Order: sequence, then C-alpha cells, then structure tokens
Amino acid sequence: MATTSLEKNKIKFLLLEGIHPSAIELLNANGYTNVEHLSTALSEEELKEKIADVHFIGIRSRTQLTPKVLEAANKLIAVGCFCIGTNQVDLSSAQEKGIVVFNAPFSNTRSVAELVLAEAILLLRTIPAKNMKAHRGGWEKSAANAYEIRNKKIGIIGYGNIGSQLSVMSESLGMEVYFYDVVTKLPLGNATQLADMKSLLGLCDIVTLHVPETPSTKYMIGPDEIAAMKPGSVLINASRGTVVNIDALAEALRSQKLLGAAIDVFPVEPKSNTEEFISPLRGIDNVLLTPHIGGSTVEAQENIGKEVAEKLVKYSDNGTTITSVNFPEVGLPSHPGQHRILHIHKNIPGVLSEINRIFFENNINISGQFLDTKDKVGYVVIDVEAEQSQIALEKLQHVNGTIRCRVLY
Ligand SMILES: NC(=O)c1ccc[n+]([C@@H]2O[C@H](COP(=O)([O-])OP(=O)(O)OC[C@H]3O[C@@H](n4cnc5c(N)ncnc54)[C@H](O)[C@@H]3O)[C@@H](O)[C@H]2O)c1
Ligand SMILES: O=C(O)[C@H](O)COP(=O)(O)O
Repeated sequence: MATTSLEKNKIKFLLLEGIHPSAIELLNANGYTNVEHLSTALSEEELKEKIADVHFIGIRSRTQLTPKVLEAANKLIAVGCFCIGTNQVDLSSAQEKGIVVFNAPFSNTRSVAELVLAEAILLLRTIPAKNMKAHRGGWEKSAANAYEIRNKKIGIIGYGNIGSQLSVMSESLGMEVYFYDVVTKLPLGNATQLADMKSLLGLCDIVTLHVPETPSTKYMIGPDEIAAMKPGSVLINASRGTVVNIDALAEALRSQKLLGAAIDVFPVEPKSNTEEFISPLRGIDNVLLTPHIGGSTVEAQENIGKEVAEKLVKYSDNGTTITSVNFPEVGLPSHPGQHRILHIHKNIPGVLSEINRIFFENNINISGQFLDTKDKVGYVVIDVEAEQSQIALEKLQHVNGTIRCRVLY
C-alpha cells in the first residue's frame, strides 16, 4: 500500500472508552481536528465496521483488537493504548500489517501503587468484613485479626514499574519487602529478591501481583499456590484477571485460609458501566472488589491522554516510533523543506540494498536515512527533496517484502 499523507483535518482519529479530553486537546492543538470520541468500548462486530475508515485508534484495556478487527482496519496507521497493558491488542498481527502500537508505560503506576498500599492496610485490619457487617446493622468492635502493617512482610510478584515503586513506598511505612521476578532486578532500598515464587508465598503476610498478562502468568496463582501461602495472609491482584484462579481464591476466602483479598481485575469484566458484574467473589465479606480502577485517577488519566496523544502526533508528523511496543524504535529529527518516505517491510535480507539501488538508478539524492528492524518487520525512513518523493514512492512500493510505504511532507 503506497500513500501520500493526507491534510491533517482528513486524518481520522477514533478514541474509545472515555479517554481523557486532554488527548483531544493535544490532537486539536497539533492540527488533528477529525476526532471521534466515544465513552464505551465496542464489540468485535461494531469495531470491524467502524475501524474501516480510521487512521488512528485510541483504546484502553477493554477494547479487543483481534486479528479479525485488524483485518478490517485497512487504513489504520497506529494504535494508542491509553493505559499500560497491551495484551488486548494482537501485537503480532498489527506488526505484520505495519500498524505501530504505543502505550503509556508510566503514567498510572503511582495510582496503582497507592491503591495497593491502601488495600494492604484495610485488609490487615479486616475492614472489608467489618464494613459489610456495619452495613447490615452489625457492630464488630474487636482487635482480633486486626494488625498494623509495620514490620509485616510484603511479597511483590513482578518488580517492574509498579512493583518497584510499591517496594519503596512499603519500606517507608516500615514493611519488609520481598519480591519475585523472572528477571534479575536491582532491589531498591532493603528489598530482597527471592529465587522462586513458592518461597515468597510461604513467607509473606501480604502478596501482591504486578505482572503483565502473558502465557507465563496465566493462572500463576492457582490452588497449589494459594495452599502454599502463609495462613492468615492476604492476596492483592491489580494486574490482570487471568493471573489468579478466582474459584480457588473464593474457596480460600470462605475457608478463612486467607484473611482477605483485594481484587481489581477479573477474568471476565463488564464491557460498560451498565452491564452486570458477575463473579464467584460476590457476597464474600472479606474481599474488597473494585471495578478495574487501579489506574483510574484524574491525575493518571489526564497525563495518559497527553502522553499517548503526543506519541501518535509524533508518528503522524514525523515517523518517530520511540517507545512503540511492537515496532523498531526510531527517533527522528524534523524534516523542514524535505519530504520523508516511510518504508515498512518484511524483515528479510536484501530490502535495504534494493531500496538504495532504486535511489541510485533514478538519481534521487538521499539527504537522511534511518533503519531499524524488530522481529518480522523492518522500518526505513528516507528524507529526499520534495520534487523527487513521488517517483521514489512509486518505485519503492514494488520492492520485494514491502508492507506499507508513505510519504510525509
Ligand atoms: N489495575 C489497573 O488498573 C492496572 C493499571 C496499570 C497496570 N496494570 C497491570 O499491571 C501490570 C504491571 O505493570 P507494570 O507497569 O509494573 O509493568 P512492567 O512491565 O514494568 O513490570 C512487569 C514485571 O513483571 C515481570 N514478570 C513478567 N512475567 C513474570 C512472571 N511470569 N513471573 C514473575 N515476574 C514476571 C517482568 O519481568 C517485569 O519486571 C501491567 O502489565 C498491567 O497489566 C493494571
Ligand atoms: O493496563 C492498564 O494501564 C490498566 O489495566 C488500566 O486500564 P484502563 O485504562 O482500562 O483503566
């Protein structure tokens, strides 16, 4: 597919799931005024129809960009995940179609860490059950099963941007921090990395999960892992719903093997705020249930809106792919007075030499060239004099392995 970039007001953005207005403000301020903004996610069928004439899409964690949806996305140039997780996008299909995917890896991490700390305090005081009892007219004034978090052991599974931040905050409240991660990480403060998850489960009073959704994390906390947890400890999950076997957790809460749990994410979540939330955990007093709001604070959402919109603008204006999660990362200077050709191709030998042969044979001078590859895709950016870009575009789309070729001016 070979195209020349459109007028900015013809480039269509579709923003779903109530993305913060800060994104629209930033897009408009940069000349992108063709922005449709919906407050909900869309079903696969609705999305297939709607995405057909969209150039950029913005989503959060509920929208599933499946291979079928991406198949219908013939004009789609890039996806902005206005959140951290990107498991809702088929990244490999997107890469094969030359669609760049961005996310916001930092903006809501503090919000999640704060929520988890608050939950740890509430759970060790058995507040969820006392609160439920009071709502029913009960009164449980008792110190039984109520503990300070000071000097308690917190076990963090997944020591990335959220886990490591939580580590520092927990230590400042006087807790001992242990963590388990598949990668060897620099322990912050006095934290200790443990070599296996089972040792952490048997040692810690609070276990909290901060891993991405991947095949290796699917149901990583099941009946055996819950059995290995310290009796009377608590479990917090604000990562992804597929990480914990919910039936096993419900059983451990009912039997009081665990003192409590706080769960923000579920294997199946309602698609909108009007759909019923169904879960085996409903009605169990010692569990705090929250509707996937770990990152839902005013501060985080406003920052995410700006951060991801800025990445989409930079890619559209300039071809910059820095921090993309599925594409070669190329940071590019601006190209005043020049046309910029973006050539996305299969990562096979010989493409660059064929491109350069075309420039040589057609006497087209290259004033700047950048190349990088990732997995199955290669990305070459070439700056040329304005009057030579059309002939170059015409020739480059026939290079063996070409996925997409566009010119920015
Ligand atoms: N509840 C919410 O609203 C909310 C908000 C933000 C993020 N999240 C979820 O939290 C996850 C973590 O966020 P982050 O910013 O800390 O991500 P991150 O990528 O910075 O850290 C993830 C860590 O998990 C580790 N890891 C991966 N697989 C593992 C495994 N099998 N066992 C142990 N460790 C493993 C990685 O090595 C990494 O250190 C996100 O992927 C997202 O799904 C949820
Ligand atoms: O991945 C994330 O950042 C969180 O799960 C938050 O997702 P949300 O934007 O749908 O709340």
